[in-house]
Amino acid sequence: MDINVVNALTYEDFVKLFGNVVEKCPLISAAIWSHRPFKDLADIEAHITEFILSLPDSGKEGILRCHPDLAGRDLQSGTLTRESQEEQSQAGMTTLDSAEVLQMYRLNSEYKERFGFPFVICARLNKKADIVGQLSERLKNDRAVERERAIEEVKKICRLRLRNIVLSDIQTKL
Ligand SMILES: NC(=O)NC1=NC(=O)NC1=O
Repeated sequence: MDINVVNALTYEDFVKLFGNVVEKCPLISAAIWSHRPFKDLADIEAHITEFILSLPDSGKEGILRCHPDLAGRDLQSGTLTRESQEEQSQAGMTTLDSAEVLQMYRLNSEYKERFGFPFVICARLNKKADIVGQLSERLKNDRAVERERAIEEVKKICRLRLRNIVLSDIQTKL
C-alpha cells in the first residue's frame, strides 16, 4: 500500500483500516493518526509501539486483557475477531482434541490466576507445541518480567497484522 494513500485517509478510514492491529484496541490507531504523515509502515509501527510503551503498567495490562484466550471460549463460540480467528487456526488451535483443549484451559486459567491478565503469544509465529511450552515456561516468570514479555508478543502480532493489511491491499490491486 502506498504510504501516501495511508496519509491521505480520513481519521475514520484510518481507524477502520488499522483499528484492530492491536486486538480490540482501536484507540491506539486513533491516537497515532495525528502523527501523520508517516514515512512508511515501519513508522506507523514505531508510533504504535511508542504509544504502548508510554502506558503505565495498568494500561499495558489493559491491552493484554483485550486478547482472547488461545483455544478459549471465544474460539469455541465463534466470537473471535477475523484476525484472531485466522491466527488461532493457523497455530492449530482449531484442531485440538478434547484433552488438548482442557490442557490449554487449565494452563490459561493458572496463568490468569497468577498474573491477572491472559497469556498472549504471537500465534502466527508458533505451533501448538511451542504455545503449550511457552505457556508452561512463562508461568515461572515474575509479574513485571511477564508483562513486558507479553507486550513484546502484542508488538509481534501488531507487526504481522499491519503487514497483512498492506499485502492484502496490494493483492486487491494486482
Ligand atoms: N491470547 C493470545 O495470544 N491470543 C492471540 N494471539 C494471536 O496471535 N492471536 C490471538 O488471538
